[in-house]
Amino acid sequence: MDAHTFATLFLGGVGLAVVVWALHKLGKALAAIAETLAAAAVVFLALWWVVKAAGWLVAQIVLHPRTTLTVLALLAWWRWLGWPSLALSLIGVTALLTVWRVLDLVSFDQWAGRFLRTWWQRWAIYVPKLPGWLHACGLSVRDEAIPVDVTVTLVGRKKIRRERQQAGVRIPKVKQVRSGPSWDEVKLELVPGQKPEDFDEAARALASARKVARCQVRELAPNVVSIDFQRRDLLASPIPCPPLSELGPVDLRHVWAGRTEYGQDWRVPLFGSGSHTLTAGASGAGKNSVMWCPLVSIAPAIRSGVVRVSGIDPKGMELAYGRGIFHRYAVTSKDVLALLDELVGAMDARKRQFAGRVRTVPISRENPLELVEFDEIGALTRYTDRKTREQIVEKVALLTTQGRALGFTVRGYVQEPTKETVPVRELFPRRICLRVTAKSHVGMVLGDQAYERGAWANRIEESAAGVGYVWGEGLREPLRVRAGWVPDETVKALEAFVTSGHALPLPGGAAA
Ligand SMILES: Nc1ncnc2c1ncn2[C@@H]1O[C@H](COP(=O)(O)OP(=O)(O)OP(=O)(O)O)[C@@H](O)[C@H]1O
Repeated sequence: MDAHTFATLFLGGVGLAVVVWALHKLGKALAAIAETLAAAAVVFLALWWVVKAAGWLVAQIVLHPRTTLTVLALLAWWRWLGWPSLALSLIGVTALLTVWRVLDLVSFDQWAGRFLRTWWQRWAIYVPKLPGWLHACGLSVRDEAIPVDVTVTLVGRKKIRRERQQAGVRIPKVKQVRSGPSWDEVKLELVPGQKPEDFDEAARALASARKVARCQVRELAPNVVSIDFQRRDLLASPIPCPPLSELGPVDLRHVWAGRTEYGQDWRVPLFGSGSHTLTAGASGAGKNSVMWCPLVSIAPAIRSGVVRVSGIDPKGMELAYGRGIFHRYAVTSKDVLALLDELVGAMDARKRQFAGRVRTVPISRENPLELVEFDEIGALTRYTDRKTREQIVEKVALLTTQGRALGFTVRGYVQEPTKETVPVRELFPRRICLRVTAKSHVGMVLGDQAYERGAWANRIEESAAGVGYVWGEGLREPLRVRAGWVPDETVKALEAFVTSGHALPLPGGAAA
């Protein structure tokens, strides 16, 4: 090896050593940087998760304070005091609540039961399941982003390819759940693109999804609805009419007529605003209990002469059973016409007496409330000769349009609520729809949209006589009610009571 070759090799070796050393140093520096970055990333990620978890916890505490704080308290108890004491305490509380429930269901439900039920229904049913039901019932809003490619092949056949991209689905949020003894109320916030009417239309499907007989939708705000599910039917058994001996003072504007589906008293006005009432229901639907029950409730006022009842009974059977209760009574169309003529004459006389002196006639023994109970009104307004029919319709129209302030009230009952049967239908401001045979009858009685809003009167079972719906006159949603059941003996007792002779002193609220 000559000197030149040696020098080249030597310099090459030194250069290589320098490169290797430099690379080694660079590698070490890069490894140190990567290590620092990785450590920083881990710390940052951990911090991020901690902040996120803390944020979630704060949000839960703010949104669901009771549930979150209870769970946290239970976890803390478990952690600091151990699980045996926690388990024993829980068993003790459960036993106490059970005893309380058995001893006094009403106070238990008022102070504890409804909160526990609301909590359970919310977390076990509505929060996990309602979004799925809403979606299945078409109550979600999709961001449709499904492009369709159409290619024509050589043989002329179209090939359609759909590429399903992330189609976003927005579902209304559960804002609040309230659980009463028979109904659950679930408040929802609508998503843009929805309207409360969409929920009305889906009410039946939602009832099926929740496996309940009834579901009703109430509009609380333009973008908030309450979907109410009926868990228990409080009207499943007959509601007894209170015995005559237990009747209190009579208020003719709020007369007890039965119960509502919320377990409250159902009261109807027999005098004043909204007193003219038309009740529709198929044969056996319970129209007679709608008639008899308020009469039982105002028995003291009938007996003292503050209320005078006139009975129109084309069948000659139902009202005849309590004939003594009625001051006037008619069966044939001729007698009916005479009865109505007399009433219109009395109304005109009262008008002359009070015109310009008062706006509403004060009800008293001298000027009693004239209450007309018109059974099977269709029998006389449709199935008689034209002349008599027109005269009857005219008299009823006079009484319903002018009678309110003068103390004349008409209550009509009909099986078939068509316009031909009851030409004066619109003159009755208050309508009650008992079981009817066709869905279309519901709208005819209660008005458009009544069925969609939950008045499913065509689906009332035959066994539920006296059950029906009322709507309008201060009611935002159709209300299901059951008239108090008046057995034959009570009708006879009422007759004996009002015809017993001596007039009672005027009850406190009788005179309006
Ligand atoms: N409020 C009620 N609670 C429980 N059962 C009732 C009630 N009302 C009526 N019923 C039962 O339903 C039966 C039929 O009732 P009701 O005679 O009042 O029917 P309706 O509608 O007047 O029929 P129709 O038009 O044929 O006279 C009654 O004999 C009674 O057994």
